[in-house]
Amino acid sequence: MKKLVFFGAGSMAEALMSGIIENGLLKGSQIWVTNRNNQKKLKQLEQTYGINGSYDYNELFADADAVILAMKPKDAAGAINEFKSFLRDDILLISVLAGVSLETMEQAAEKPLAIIRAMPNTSAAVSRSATAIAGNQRVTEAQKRIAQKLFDTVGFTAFVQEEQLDAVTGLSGSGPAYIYYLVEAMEKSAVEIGLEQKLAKDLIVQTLIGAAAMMATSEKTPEELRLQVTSPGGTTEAGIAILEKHGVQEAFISCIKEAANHSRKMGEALSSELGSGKQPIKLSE
Ligand SMILES: NC(=O)C1=CN([C@@H]2O[C@H](COP(=O)(O)OP(=O)(O)OC[C@H]3O[C@@H](n4cnc5c(N)ncnc54)[C@H](O)[C@@H]3O)[C@@H](O)[C@H]2O)C=CC1
Ligand SMILES: O=C(O)[C@@H]1CCC=N1
Repeated sequence: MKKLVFFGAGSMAEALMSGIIENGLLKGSQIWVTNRNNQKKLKQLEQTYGINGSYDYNELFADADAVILAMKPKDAAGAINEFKSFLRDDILLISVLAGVSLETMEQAAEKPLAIIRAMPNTSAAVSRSATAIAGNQRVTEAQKRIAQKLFDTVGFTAFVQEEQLDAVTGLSGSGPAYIYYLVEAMEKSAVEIGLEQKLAKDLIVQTLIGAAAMMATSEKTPEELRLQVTSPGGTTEAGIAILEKHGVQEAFISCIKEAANHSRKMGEALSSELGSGKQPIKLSE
C-alpha cells in the first residue's frame, strides 16, 4: 500500500495512524487525513505524525489505495454522499464505524465498491488492538491482505462473519473502556485505604499486565486462575463475596449485551434512515 486516507481525525483514527507509523507500515507522508472542519486538529496531527491534512477531495483521493472511514456512525452516510463521486473502483473502503452495515455503506455509495468493515479498539495506539474484520464480495484477496496487514500491524486480527461484528463491538471495541472503568474504581479505593496515587497506579497497571499475560500463556481458564488467587478464608474470598453481593459479574454481562445490542440498533436506525431518503444528521465540531 502506498497511500492511506483517513476520513475522521478523532480518537480511533489517531490510535490507528500512530500505531501504523510507529510500526513502520507506512511513513507519515503516505497518510492523508481529513475531518469535518477542525483545522487545528489536522495541524496538530501533521506536527505530531508528519501526516498530510487536507480538505481537498481531489488531493485526498488521488492514488489512494484505501480510505478508512472513522467518523461517528451518524455522520457516515452524509460523508459518503459528499465524497462518493471521487471513489474509484479500485479503492478499498475500510470502515471502523460501530453498527453501520456493509449494505448501508454500499447503498450510500450508490455504486459497487470493495468494503471491509472492521472493529478495532483504541489500544491500536500501542499496537495491542483486538480487531475483527468482515468484507463484502468485491474485496479481492490482495485487498484482504492489505486490511489484515494494516490491523496486524496494530495488534491481533480475526476474520469474522459480518453478523458477529455487533457482538465484537460490545465486547472488544468498547472493551478498553470497561477496563479503564474498573481501574478508576481500583484507584479510588487504593487512595481510600491509604496508598499514594502513583504507587497505586503502578501496582494496578502491573497487575493488569500480569493477569493478561497469565491468560494469554496459561492453559488454565480465567475461573481456574481466579481460584488460584483465592485462598479459602482469605482476603480475595472476602473481597469477591462483596462483588457477588453487588451482582458485579451479572452487571458486566448486561453491560456487554447492551453495548452489542446498541451497536445493532444504531445500524438498523441508520439503515432505515438511508432507506427513507431522509438526510442524515451531520455533526459539527
Ligand atoms: N473510540 C473508540 O474506541 C472506537 C471507535 N470506533 C468507531 O470509530 C468511529 C470514530 O470514533 P471516534 O474516533 O471515537 O470519534 P471522534 O468523535 O473522536 O472523531 C470523529 C471524527 O470524524 C470527523 N468527521 C465527522 N464528519 C466527517 C465527514 N463528513 N468527513 C470527514 N470527517 C468527518 C470529525 O471531524 C472527527 O474528526 C466511530 O464510528 C466509532 O464507532 C470503533 C472502535 C473503537
Ligand atoms: O462507543 C462507541 O460507540 C465506539 C464503538 C466501540 C468503541 N467506541
